[in-house]
Order: sequence, then C-alpha cells, then structure tokens
Amino acid sequence: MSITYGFIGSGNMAKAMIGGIVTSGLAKPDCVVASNPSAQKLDLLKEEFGIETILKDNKTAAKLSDVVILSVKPYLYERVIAEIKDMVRPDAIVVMIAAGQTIAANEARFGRPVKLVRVMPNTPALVGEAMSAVCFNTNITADDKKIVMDMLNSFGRAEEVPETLMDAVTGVSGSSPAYVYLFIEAMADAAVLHGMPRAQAYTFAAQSVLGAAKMVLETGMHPGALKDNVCSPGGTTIEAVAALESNGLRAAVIDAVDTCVRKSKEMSK
Ligand SMILES: NC(=O)C1=CN([C@@H]2O[C@H](COP(=O)(O)OP(=O)(O)OC[C@H]3O[C@@H](n4cnc5c(N)ncnc54)[C@H](OP(=O)(O)O)[C@@H]3O)[C@@H](O)[C@H]2O)C=CC1
Ligand SMILES: O=C(O)[C@@H]1CCC=N1
Repeated sequence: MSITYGFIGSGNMAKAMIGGIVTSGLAKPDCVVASNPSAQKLDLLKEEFGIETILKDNKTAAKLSDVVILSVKPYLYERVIAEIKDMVRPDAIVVMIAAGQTIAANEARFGRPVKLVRVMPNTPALVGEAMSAVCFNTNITADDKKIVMDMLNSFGRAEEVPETLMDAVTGVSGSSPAYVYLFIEAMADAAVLHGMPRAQAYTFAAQSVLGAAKMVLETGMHPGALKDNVCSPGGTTIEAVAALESNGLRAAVIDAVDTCVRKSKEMSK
C-alpha cells in the first residue's frame, strides 16, 4: 500500500523532508503533496522533485494525506489546525515539527481523538543526514510508529525520546546545523585569509567537519580522545586548541545551546 505524505506549509524544513523522502525512494513523487499560500516555493518543489502541489488549499492537502506534516511556523499551528481538523481522516497520522508545540496543547486543538506525533528534525534531511527526535501520543499504534520511523529514517537517523527532552533536542540538533555553518564559514574565512580560494576553503572546512563527525559516530571514541590524537606535542593543533580555549569556545557553545533550549521552553508555555 502506498502512503501519501502531505506537507501543510512548504518552506525550508518541508523542502528538506520532501527532498529526503523522494530522493531515498521511500515515496514516489506522486505520493507527496504540499500546500502553501504563495506559489513560488511550490513551483520550485514541483520542478525539483516532481511532487503534487496545491496553492492556498491546506484542506485538500490534508484530506489527501495518510501522514499530514504540519510544516508551518509555530505561531500558525492554532490557525492551521482549526482550518484542517475536519479534513484530517480519523486514521491519518499528524506530524508536528514546530519548536515548542506540545502534544497536549495540539490534541486539545483537534478536539477529538487524533493520532499525533511530535518530531524535531533538522535541515540535513535534504541530503539524507537528518537527526530527528520523535515522541508519540497514546492513539499511535505499532503500525503507525513504523510508518513514522520509516519516514524519518528515509532522510537520516531518528530516535524516540520522552517529550520532556524535546527542548534539549531543539538545542543540540534541530537548531545546531546553523552553529556548525558558522564554524565552517569562520574556518574557511581563515583559510581565505591565508590565500586559499573561497570555494576550496568551504570544501576543506566542511569535509573536515563531516569527517570528524563520522569519527565520533563510527569509532565510538570519546571526542576528547579523538582531539588528543590530532594534537601532536609542541605541534600546530595544540596552538589552535589553546587559542580556542582562551577565546571561550566551549563556554560560548554551551551558552548558545542553553539559550536555544530556554527559548524552546518559553515557546512551549
Ligand atoms: N528550518 C529548520 O531548520 C527547522 C524548522 N523546524 C520547524 O519547521 C517549521 C517550519 O519552519 P521553516 O520551514 O524553517 O519555515 P519557513 O518559513 O521556511 O516555512 C514555513 C512555510 O509555511 C508557509 N505558510 C505560511 N502561512 C501558511 C498557512 N496559513 N498555511 C500553509 N502554509 C503557510 C510559508 O509560506 P510563505 O513563505 O509563502 O508565507 C512558508 O513557506 C517551524 O515550525 C519550525 O519550528 C523544525 C526543525 C528545523
Ligand atoms: O529556529 C527555529 O525556531 C527552528 C526550530 C529548529 C530549527 N529552526
């Protein structure tokens, strides 16, 4: 049986998830539907992935879908759920991806039993490398869980977490690609400072981040031990590490993630 995935809102995160779902082969393009109030993003999605697009009609997108993904900004959840709730089929699974949107608050907005899933993905879904966290409400069956996990695994890794961890997840993975892009950009700037062409500098910086991340995931070694292996005594790396420490890199990163988590908690109220 083929499953239809419907995206209500067709911005950055919808594009990343649609890209992952279609490119992985989980769903044929004609089993993905996206709605949006303006045409431009829909035109690009249709052009790039060949999916069904519906202008200004969330209700039809919801009605057509077995899995309805609410990919609008958090402040629009109330309005969009009020609009589509009678069109969402009783057996459909509704996936919320918004920061700070809780299962309890959104069950209440439906005002009837609904299969509700809370996910925090990230934009590397577009290249099959997302990190997603997921939690389920009590109406979700084992078969529903499999449908959701298959979707999330089609564009990266996914783990079930208690809902109480969702704000921490937003800080460490939902938002963190942005911090890493800053790091890559800054490293590349320094290489450009020393004469490397810009495009080449991004490749060298990004591939190094990718490689280091794979080392953590695939060797299972402690990040500190991996760092030690790069730092030759009296060598170049320890000079750089000392400079990062004296400029407060760790404190800055902890503060950034903590601020992000606090903002997510505030948005949940
Ligand atoms: N970006 C990210 O890295 C991540 C985002 N998220 C979550 O994903 C959600 C979407 O974020 P993101 O994709 O970045 O945001 P975007 O602004 O890129 O996308 C939101 C889309 O919703 C559309 N939209 C606005 N009003 C409506 C409406 N009434 N009905 C249907 N669609 C509407 C917008 O259209 P238009 O622009 O034409 O107004 C826009 O295309 C947020 O809740 C965010 O918390 C979660 C994890 C990561
Ligand atoms: O910035 C945001 O609010 C969203 C949630 C996680 C990533 N982007």
